Amino acid sequence: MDSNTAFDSFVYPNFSKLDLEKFIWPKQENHSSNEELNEPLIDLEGGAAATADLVRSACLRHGLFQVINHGVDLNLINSVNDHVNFFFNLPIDAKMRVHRLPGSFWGYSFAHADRFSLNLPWKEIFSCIFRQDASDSEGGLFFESAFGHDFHKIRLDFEKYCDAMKKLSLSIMEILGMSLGVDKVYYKDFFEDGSSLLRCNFYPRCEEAAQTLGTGPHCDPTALTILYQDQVGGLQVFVDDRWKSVTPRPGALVVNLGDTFSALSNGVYKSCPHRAVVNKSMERVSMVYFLCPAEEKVIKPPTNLVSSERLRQYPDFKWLDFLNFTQKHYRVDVATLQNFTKWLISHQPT
Ligand SMILES: C=C1C[C@]23C[C@H]1CC[C@H]2[C@]1(C)CCC[C@@](C)(C(=O)O)[C@H]1[C@@H]3C(=O)O
Ligand SMILES: O=C(O)CCC(=O)C(=O)O
Ligand SMILES: [Fe+2]
Repeated sequence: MDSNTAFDSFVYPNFSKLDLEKFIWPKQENHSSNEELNEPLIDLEGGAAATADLVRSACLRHGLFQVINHGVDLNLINSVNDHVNFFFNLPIDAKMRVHRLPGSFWGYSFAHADRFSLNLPWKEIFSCIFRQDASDSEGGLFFESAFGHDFHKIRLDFEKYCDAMKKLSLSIMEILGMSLGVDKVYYKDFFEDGSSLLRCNFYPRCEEAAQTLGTGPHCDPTALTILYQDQVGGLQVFVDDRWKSVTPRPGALVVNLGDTFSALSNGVYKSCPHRAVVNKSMERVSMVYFLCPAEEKVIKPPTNLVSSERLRQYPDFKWLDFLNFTQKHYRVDVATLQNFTKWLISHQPT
């Protein structure tokens, strides 16, 4: 990768020419996939039975669908998107004031350079966690340092956005329950006391877009993801042995299942394998809401999804243990849950 051209719009502080090699990923097939995923666009006001059928077929195939009439105020989405653009366009030293500290889920980081050494993702990240038990001072200080005197209004918008996402994810949990023939409130109740993580990604344009990735291939370890993407496009799903693009649709939100929900369905539903490619001429923003269980919740499927024909696919585990695995022992990829299962079994007391 030629640093002069690749980095004309994106300069990481203290990155040497050698470091740039780390952005080159192993040769990826079909970076600029022109094949569309053709996932369902589900009208959430369209009636329970039709909605559940569409959700079921998408989740059996690849675990991703888009929703419209989702109840999240489009003005709120646009305001949060404006705040996110404002933040990413600040000078690097201003962003570094809220640099994410090791072990924390709050803050700004670029390329995960502090966590990974190889195959760095071509992105900047702004993470804000809104746990049920979040200490107010942590969030307040964070937003004050990031946004200065306007932080109250901005923080309020972020909180409203997360509340709206939580509400939407719980109603999707009802649909998922119905679609699996489980009691309508089973999963909704399970996640009522859950925690949430909001992560905003900024993908600068890249001269060498075909050699790098914005986000590498992975399944989200979390349960349910609701992603807002701007109109640039870049999200892709691996299905039928190839990468297919998720076309941005104005006003729609992208929903995908993660490993934790797949485990809760006893593997009936797919955790969605996806990645994000970057663009030679345009920068891109995505805002990603991850729904997670409460830390101590035990992940196990309801009894009616287990039978002699379909034995348990994964052992019981706690969300906190899975989360720690992804932060301390394993870089999230498409096989995180399988490798966590092996790790869990090998670390069980005999
Ligand atoms: C539990 C988590 C690990 C990641 C942050 C949360 C939710 C999703 C994960 C992640 C975003 C999936 C893509 C790869 C990753 C490394 C990233 O690009 O940030 C993942 C997060 C992480 O390990 O920090
Ligand atoms: O930005 C995107 O489209 C995908 C991001 C993603 O997959 C993630 O943050 O987990
Ligand atoms: Fe993801």
